[in-house]
Amino acid sequence: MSKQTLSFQAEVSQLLHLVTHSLYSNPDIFLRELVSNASDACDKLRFEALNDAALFEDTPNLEVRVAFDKDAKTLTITDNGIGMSLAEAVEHLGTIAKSGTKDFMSRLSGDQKQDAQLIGQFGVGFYSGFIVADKITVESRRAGLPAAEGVRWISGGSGDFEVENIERPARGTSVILHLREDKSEYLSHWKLKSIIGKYSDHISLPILMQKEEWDAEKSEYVQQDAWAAVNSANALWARSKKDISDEQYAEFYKNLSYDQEAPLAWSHNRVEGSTEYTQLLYIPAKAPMDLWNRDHKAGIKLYVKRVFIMDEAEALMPSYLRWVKGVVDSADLPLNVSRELLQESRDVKAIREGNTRRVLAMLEDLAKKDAAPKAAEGADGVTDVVSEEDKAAAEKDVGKYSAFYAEFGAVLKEGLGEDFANREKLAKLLRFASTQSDVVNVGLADYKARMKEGQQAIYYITADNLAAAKNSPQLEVFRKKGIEVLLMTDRVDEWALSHLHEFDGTPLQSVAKGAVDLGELQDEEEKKAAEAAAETFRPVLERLKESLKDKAQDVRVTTRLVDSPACLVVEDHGMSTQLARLLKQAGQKAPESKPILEVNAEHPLVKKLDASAHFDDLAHILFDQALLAEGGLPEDPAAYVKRVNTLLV
Ligand SMILES: Nc1ncnc2c1ncn2[C@@H]1O[C@H](COP(=O)(O)OP(=O)(O)OP(=O)(O)O)[C@@H](O)[C@H]1O
Repeated sequence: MSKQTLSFQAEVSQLLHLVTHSLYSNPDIFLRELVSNASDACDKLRFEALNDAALFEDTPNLEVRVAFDKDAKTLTITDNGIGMSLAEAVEHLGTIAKSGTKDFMSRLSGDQKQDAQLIGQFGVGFYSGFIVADKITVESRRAGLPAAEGVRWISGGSGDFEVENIERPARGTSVILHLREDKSEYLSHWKLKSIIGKYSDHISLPILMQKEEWDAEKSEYVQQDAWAAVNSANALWARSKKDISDEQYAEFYKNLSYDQEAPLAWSHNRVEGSTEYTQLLYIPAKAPMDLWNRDHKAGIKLYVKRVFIMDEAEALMPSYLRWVKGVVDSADLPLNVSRELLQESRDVKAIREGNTRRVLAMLEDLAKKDAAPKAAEGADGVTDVVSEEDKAAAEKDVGKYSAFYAEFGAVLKEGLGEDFANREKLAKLLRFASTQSDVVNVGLADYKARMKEGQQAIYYITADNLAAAKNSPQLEVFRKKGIEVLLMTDRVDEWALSHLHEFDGTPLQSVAKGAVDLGELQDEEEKKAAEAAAETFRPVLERLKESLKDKAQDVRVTTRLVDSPACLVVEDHGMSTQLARLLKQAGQKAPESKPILEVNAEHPLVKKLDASAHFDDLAHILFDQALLAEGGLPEDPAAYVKRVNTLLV
């Protein structure tokens, strides 16, 4: 086919514009991206060759070569991997196939630092070459195609690119960067070698560069014909823990995740037993932007005996841990394992359980170290001597769990409904705000330890936000009696809690459901007074029920209120009004159930009811105000306003 000029997809042009306007504060990463693409291409070839060994042609040894030419000012990254056909070059280098690109673009704020981080997370991949090059030539031939079906792709990184067929005997791809004037620093063996050492050391293929030797006559280093590997070509996870530094672990994570921030924690283990595998799992510090996207892919790469099998192996991690990044290398799975097969394999099930256990153990450990350690003081007033090292080790992890929870807490809660076997462990990892803490740091165990004598339930309330939860009238009696109530403001809380009925033998009880029964916390006198009030109040209750029969399922006297005249509650197993509201907002059907109106017989407004000439108006106002107080809206706001105004004038 003769030469063709084609336009980039609009998103690519936009991305290129960002890249060339040097959003990257660290230009070196272009090499990491291109070497990683080269290595991916070799992995793909190895994978396809499992079914068709002929694809290896006569060069089964996969490798990446990095070469530079000082005179031509070019830097070339060559691999003998899968290569691209002309159509593939047009598609892969002219469009961005990844879903969510548009969404991603719309999130760029114009703030360089913030955008650089987002872009880093997204991964500009191939296009990062334009950070250092003003023109890129790609020459490639797909494995299995004849030499005459090679392709050359050329672009200056703006608007369009050219493609044509070329004769190319060698399988694989060469990416030739024509370096910008001010980027000639990359024409240096030492520089390139050090970047590869930093970012690409773990790549499991040899990355080769031409050797250099000192030429005394010319008094400069001269390139030799011989090539030598400049990386250790050793899969990091396959090395022994003691040979890997924290920096190397962190660097590997960045390669894996495109996250520029260091991970919060990691765990690296060789698991032996009936299923043998190596796991290297990372907990990121920041949630990815597509965490809530249902299609968010799992972050686990699967290898079988160091041969890359697949990205995003979702069968290896339950969905509520989809944000964990890492590598699993199995010794037992067949190399040609497919996604379908993965779902059914017993080994995979064992690996998934092992991964889950490991992640939960990491979280438990972080949770334990979250608060700053206090020096233990014995009964005799003697304080333990803590070594500086121990102190530093303990302090290193302070606050990490809170940081983790702020990012991933809500998604972790999905596990309550998803992972029955680990429900107890998950329950221990939950954190909430409470009437004693505005900060989300109260665990169920902390709560239990602080329970009042005679208290028989863990009390909680769900609301749209912290202010609404804190000011809810339902809390009044609990406040008065000094009973802590957990304040839950995540959208998933209501659903998650429906899967957790008790913690460590103590039931969880919503303060907005059912009648309050504080059990032993209420003294006999209070109970008697309440019963008496209910008795004398009965005729008024009947009138209220009649007035509100379209709105309330029942009207009853309550002891849960102190300062407010009324509140709404639902039956013990009913859906809370808050959840019903959320469902309606989301356009879903919520069961039409009427709430129960509870009134405070001690409140002046309620006392006034019986003798009032405006009984009916007051009844409706009581109901609507109770709805307002919990963040809802009266069904007919105009009627509410009119009623209030009638009373005001
Ligand atoms: N050296 C190469 N050999 C074969 N195909 C390549 C090579 N480099 C890039 N490609 C193709 O071009 C596509 C786009 O590459 P790019 O680096 O932009 O994104 P990616 O690798 O898919 O994603 P990311 O870099 O974010 O992982 C790749 O998916 C691959 O199909």
